[in-house]
This record gives sequence, structure tokens and C-alpha cells, in this order.
Amino acid sequence: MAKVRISSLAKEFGMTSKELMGHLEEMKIPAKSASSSLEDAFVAMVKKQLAPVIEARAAEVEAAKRAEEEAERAAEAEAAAKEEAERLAAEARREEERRLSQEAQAAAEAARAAKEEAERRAKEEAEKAAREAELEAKRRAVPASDSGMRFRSLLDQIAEQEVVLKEKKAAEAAKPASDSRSDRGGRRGGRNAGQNGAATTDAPARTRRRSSAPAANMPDNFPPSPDKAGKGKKGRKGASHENHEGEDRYARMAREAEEYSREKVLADARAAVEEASRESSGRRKKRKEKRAAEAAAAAEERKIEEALAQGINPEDLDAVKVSEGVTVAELAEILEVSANDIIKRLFLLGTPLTMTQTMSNDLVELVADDLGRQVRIVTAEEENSFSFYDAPEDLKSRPPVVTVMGHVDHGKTSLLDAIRHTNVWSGEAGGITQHIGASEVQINGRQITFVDTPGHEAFTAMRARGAKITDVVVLVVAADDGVMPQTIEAINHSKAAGVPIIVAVNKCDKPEANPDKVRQMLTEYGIIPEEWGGQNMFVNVSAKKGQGIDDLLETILLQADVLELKANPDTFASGNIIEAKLDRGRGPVATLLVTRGTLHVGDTIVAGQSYGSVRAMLDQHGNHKDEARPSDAVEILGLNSVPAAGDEFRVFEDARDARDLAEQRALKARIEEQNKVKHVTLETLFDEMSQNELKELNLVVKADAQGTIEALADSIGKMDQSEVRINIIHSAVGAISETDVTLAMASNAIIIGFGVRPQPKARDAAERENVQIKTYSIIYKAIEDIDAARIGMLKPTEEEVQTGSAEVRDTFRVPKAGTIAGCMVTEGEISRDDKVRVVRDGVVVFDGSFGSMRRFKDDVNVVKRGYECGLGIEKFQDIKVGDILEAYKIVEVARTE
Ligand SMILES: Nc1nc2c(ncn2[C@@H]2O[C@H](COP(=O)(O)OP(=O)(O)OP(=O)(O)O)[C@@H](O)[C@H]2O)c(=O)[nH]1
Repeated sequence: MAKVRISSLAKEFGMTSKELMGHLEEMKIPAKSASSSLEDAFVAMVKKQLAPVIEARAAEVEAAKRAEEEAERAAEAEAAAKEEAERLAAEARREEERRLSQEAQAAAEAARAAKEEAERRAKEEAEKAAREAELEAKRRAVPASDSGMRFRSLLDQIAEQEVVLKEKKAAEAAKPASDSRSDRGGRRGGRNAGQNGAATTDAPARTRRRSSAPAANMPDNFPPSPDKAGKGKKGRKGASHENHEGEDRYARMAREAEEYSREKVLADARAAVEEASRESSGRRKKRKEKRAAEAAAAAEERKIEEALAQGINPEDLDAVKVSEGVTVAELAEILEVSANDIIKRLFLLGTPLTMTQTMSNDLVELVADDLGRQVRIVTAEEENSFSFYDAPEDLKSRPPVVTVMGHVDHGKTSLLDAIRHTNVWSGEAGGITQHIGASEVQINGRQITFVDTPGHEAFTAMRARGAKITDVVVLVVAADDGVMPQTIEAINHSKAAGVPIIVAVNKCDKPEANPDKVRQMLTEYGIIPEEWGGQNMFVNVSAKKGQGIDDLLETILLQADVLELKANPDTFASGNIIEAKLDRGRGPVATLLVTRGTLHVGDTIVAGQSYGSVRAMLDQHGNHKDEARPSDAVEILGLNSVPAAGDEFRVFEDARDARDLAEQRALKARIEEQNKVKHVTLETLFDEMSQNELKELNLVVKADAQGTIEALADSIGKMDQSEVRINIIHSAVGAISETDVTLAMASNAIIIGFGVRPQPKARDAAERENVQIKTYSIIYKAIEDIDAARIGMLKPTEEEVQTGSAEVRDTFRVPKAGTIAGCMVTEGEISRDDKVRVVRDGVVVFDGSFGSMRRFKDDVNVVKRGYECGLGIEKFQDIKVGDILEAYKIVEVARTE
């Protein structure tokens, strides 16, 4: 079922996490921190109860949103108005420019017309002057007769007119060039008024004198001859702005208008260019931004894919990684804030800590949340495991890696030997195979790698260390013996690891062999032959006679084909250590299985806390190899210490990095030793469920009878498993063994014992690995506990504390007192008022109180370890030599959060 984080829920409700936590507390809903998650059922409840608050909050939020929208709209309207005003201003500017330009054009037009007019007049006057000169010449040449007189007077009249004209021209030429047209018109008018009459009377003598060179006295520039005008025009074309002396007003206006237009055109062109370049750079910028956004989106997608491929929650990608057990100072450094800031926040949270104190995961998350930062707590296991991502196109087929499992004496070793012997390399002298913990065999030109760790203990121990190296399990079942306890264990272990099982029904050479019966028996455990419509392939073999071996190998290859096993060989190598030891002559020797990349001699590697460069590489026949590819198992020399089986290894480019990592790990391991990783317990199940995505409770059930297991399984089956699924990953009759603890550890399971006790080694291992073992004598009590843990209401107020144990060495019959056990206290100390449990071969045969406690003839209250004593048990006489008497107390314990 889905779960929701309190912080997300708070966001949804529009309140702070703290506020929501307050409400949750009022509602008595357990929640530890803002990062805790709530089950759906609680979410519904919270929503219902907080409905009025949420609605009011929603209304507030809605109102705020509306106000914001309103403000946005107002801002938009203002922006639109501003834009419109700017547009209008620009238009007005353009209009003004257009008007000015038109005026300038009109002025230029007028100037041109005036110039033409002036030229036309000048030409006319010049023609007249020429005609007058001609007449004068003729007059002088004509004889003085009457008709001649008349003709002379006519010539005189003409000459007079010419004088008037010339004077007028001289007067005009004397005027400055810049005079306005109206001025000129006015003066011309005035002059005409004063001179008209007189000119006709005294003019002839002067006229005659002056008429010889009519055009010589005229100013050079006016009236301009067509030639000069042409020159002037030409000069103006190339002239600089200053060089316009003698230019008339209209010409200047025309020039200015022309210059104005040219400059305006240029300015417009420049502006257009600028605008265009701005636009294009804007477009370029936009394109660039778009490309960057696309690249970022693609990178993000890639990151998510990589994360998913590595089993990481993509939501955690942006989170800062914080190791478990970080100190205040370290967290400050990671989050790049001052340690004081964190200390202050911790203080406000009611948990004052100093710089060097370690913080719990909850505190780290709370502080980070407070700082608005996202963190991901990295467990030691995660920190020590490498994860890689390969592009699908880089992946190539790789051989399968197989582990053989089965009950004692069903022939695991014989089968592995048989497989190796049918595969002795032709060139190998004597075919001697060395034990390196793994072997590669060839069939039909294809490789299969067998990991020689017969038994599920080793397999699960590896898995517990995070090494998932096996692709296929070959389950060996003797055809004459059938399914036995360890067969079932092996099935459960393989299933827990999610590895497909191929069954090798062994010892088929034996006359009493009944392979079909084996098939039949296995169906009860969910192992159903393919030929019966199931998922598992079965092969009948005889390890002793070497029969069916090839068939088995081919079946393995078939299974491998189904699995489509792939790895990237073209990268630096990584994988797992299968076996390692200290060799007297060669130093640390490790067999490793390459799972990715190719390992070369000379590569620097880190394996767990060891590092070094690969000095030599050998295969199982002792032959030197230069490289090992995915699924290859090789023995290597060159590490500085002996790594542990199951450790991951990887190649490092820089030897210094390798050493740093190995040393860091060694240091961490020492710290971890003091601060062991806690596995789930019934008491903390609910918290784990809310904090981590734990939705399954795994149980290993051991009981004194098959009936008890069935009864428990039945009751569990009837529980509501909608929020947490309860899996019995392994159940068997018998004492709780070390293997059970290993399996529980690897699967984060709780061990439940009914009427059985853990073996001493199992108890030690459970203590060491923090695996919880709960023992019960009544089934409903166990069911009650599991159910309470499931719904998060377990409130253990009583806890059993073992005080000591004693071994029964002898028994005596004492009148009145009954049977007295002569015991040796082997652990702790036993008190007279302790409770006692009689354990025989790991099974509890009685649970009660002591009836008497004596040392020699004296009644005593306490006996310590290493002392003998006589113990009587109330209402129990059936004490036997070899029984273990476990003394314990029931103490009141407050529930630890
Ligand atoms: N007849 C017969 N005997 C076999 C066969 N395979 C193994 N055995 C015998 O069964 C006994 C046990 O074989 P192992 O190979 O040691 O069995 P195991 O499962 O490795 O035993 P452990 O390592 O003790 O768990 C030996 O005496 C073998 O000779 C077989 O195919 N036929």
C-alpha cells in the first residue's frame, strides 16, 4: 500500500510539518519525524479529522492565490498600457521625422525651381545684351540720313533699355547671396520706382560707354553660366560640408535637405542593423537556452535511468549523501553550514549534542529538513558497495555462475568432481584441479562457472554480505533419500535470493533410486518440474558413474539462455571475492569472480578493506592468465591483506585512491563494530515500516513440531496483510541454528521459536549480528505480538532476561524433594527465585520455577558460573543428565522508541 511522508502531507494540507506533527500527536498517531511516512489508513483518518482545518487553509490559500492572480493581471495590464504608450510615442516620432523629411524635400524642390528661374533670366539678359551690342555696331556703321536718323534713335532706345537692365544686374550682383527672395523682390520694386523716368533721358552716353563689354563686369557667380552651374553642381557633389562658400540659400537648403535625408537613411539603416542583430542575438540566446534546457532534461533522464538500473530511488538523486552515524561536525561540513547552526537546531529540537557526538538518522533528517535540504542516509552496506551503470549497447553475453546445494551426503562434492572430471582440459598434465573456490567448465564451446561453496550456509553468508553472484542454483537431491531438511533449507535460501533452481536428482544408479518420488516430494515446496507444467528443470544424474552430467550442463546453459545474462566486458573490472586465505609463501591469496569489465595483471584493486595491484592471476589449473572477463573466476596475488568472502572488489586507476578507500573502510569497520547495524525487531517493526519502505515482515520459524508451524502459518494467513506482508521464508522443526540466524540476517528476518531454543552458537551469532530471536510457548502469544507489531501498537512491558544456565551432570532422588539435578553452572549466575526452563536437545521440555537450590548441604540463593550445585524444579521430576537448565527473569522494560 502507498505511504505518504508527513512533510509531503503537510505541504498538501498547506501547513508546516511541525504543525501537522502537532495534530498527529493530538490524534495519537505515531510519527517520529517529518520524514516519517504514514500508512494510507492513517492518511485517510488525518484527512477526515483535519478536514475543517484543511478547508480553512485551502480557502486561505485560494484567496491568496486569487489575490496573486489579480496582482498579476494588474501588472500585465500596466505592462500592456506602457507598451501601447511606447508604441504611440514611437509612431509620433516616426510621423515627425516623415514630416521633416517632406519639408526638406519641398525646400529642395523650391530651391531647384528658383535656381532654374534665375538661370533662365540670366540667359535672357545675356541674349539681350548681345543683341544691343550688335545694334550699336550697326548704328555706327550706318550714314547720317533721315532714315538713318530714325534707325539711330531706335538703336538709342534699345541701348537705353540695356543700360537699365545692366544697372539692375549690377545692383543685384552687389547684394549678398543669402538675401531672401522677398527682400530681392522689394528692392527691385523700389529701384524700379526711383529710376524708371530718368533712365530714359540721360542714359545714352553712358550706355554707349558701357555697352562694349556687357558681361565682363558681372559677378563671376551670378548669373551663373550653364557651364559654371554645371561645375558648381559637380563640386557640390564631392564637396565637404564646410566648403560651400558662395552657395545660395536654396542650394544650401537643398544640400542640407539632402544631407539630412542621407544621414537619416544611414541612421535608420544603422538602427535596423542594430535591431536585427539584437533580435538575432536574442534568438541565438533563446536557441542556446533551449538547447541547454534540452540537454539538462536528457541528462536528468539519463540520471534517473542510471539510478533505476542501480536500484536507487531517483528521488534520492539530488539528496546529499550522509553516512549513518555522522557527527554534528561532519554533518555541518557535508551540508556546508556552521556546526553552531546545527547545534542550535538540535537544541531547539530538545536534543542538545556536541560537535563530536553522533546523530541518529532521525535527527539528521529533521535537521536537514529544517535547513530545507534533502539528505539520503547511506548505510554502511551501501557505502561499501559499488554500483555501476552500463549502456545497453555495451552489454555482451556472459557465462552463467552456478552454485550447488543440497542435503548432507546427497552428493554435492561428488557432482562437482564429476563435472570437473568430464571437463579436464586436454592439454593439462594429469588433469589435477586445484581448489580455488570456483571452477570453470566448458560444454559445447560455452563456459559455466561453478562456485565451490557447497551448502546454503556459505551461499547465504555471501548474500548477507551483499554478494549476489549466483545466477543458477543446482539443487542436488539423492534419488534414494528424497527431500530432507537441508533440501528444504536450500530451496528457501535460493528462493529468498530469487535465483532459479535446477534439480539434479542424484544417485540414480542406485537400485532403490526413485527419481519420480523426488519430483513428487518437491512439488510440496513449490519446485515443480517443467514436464509437469512447472518452472523447474530436472535432470537425473549419477555423480558416481558420471551419468547425465552433460545433460545437466546443457540444462544449465538452457537456463542461462532464458536468463539472458549480460555484462559489459570493456570496462575496468569489478566483482566479488569468493574465497581468500593467507598463504605462507605467497601472502594473501584471493579467488575472485569478475562480474563486470576485464581484470588485467597489474590492475590496482580494492576488495573490502584490502587493496593492492594484481601481481599474478591463475586459473583453477594453476595456469597463469593475463586477463579475466565477466563470469571468470581467478586466483590473484598482490593484496595487502586477506579480504572476506563476499567482499566486492573493483579496479582503481589511481593506487592512492585505492589505498585511501581501503583505509577508510577499515576505519569505518572499527567504528561499526561499536555501533552495529540493527535488524528489524518486532518492537521496532512499526517504526521501520513508517521510515523505510518496509512492507514485508520476514520470519524464520522454528518449532518443536510440524503441527505448530502449520498452526502458526494458518493464523498468519488469516491476518490482514494489506499493509504489511508476512512471509515465512523458512520453517523447520528443530532448535534455532546458526544457519537460521544467517538466513534471518541476510533477509532482515525475525526468528520465531516455539518450544525450541537457540543453540549457543546461534545465540552468539544473533547477538553479534543484532538478529532478533523471539521464543514462545503458546502460539496465540506469538500471533498477538506479530499482529501488534504489524499495526504498530506493540508495547512490551515485560522482557525476558537470561541470567545463567547450568548443565545437568547427575540426578538424585531425594525423599520428599523428588528428583534433584547435580549441576554445573556454565554461564552467568542462577538465583533461587529465577524462572527455569529445561532444554533437551534444543527443545524446551519444561518451563517453571526452582523448588530448591543447594550447595553441598546448605540452601543458597545464588550460584555463580563455575560452581556446582543441586537444583530441584517445582512440579517436574523428569530431569535427565545432559539437560540444560536455563534460568531467566522477567523484567519490566519501558518501550524504547
Ligand atoms: N551410488 C552413488 N553414490 C553417490 C553418488 N554421488 C555421491 N555418492 C556417494 O554419496 C556420499 C556423499 O557424497 P558427497 O559428494 O560427499 O556428498 P556431499 O553432499 O558433498 O556431502 P557433504 O559435503 O558432507 O554435504 C559419498 O559416499 C559418495 O560416494 C551417486 O551418484 N551414486
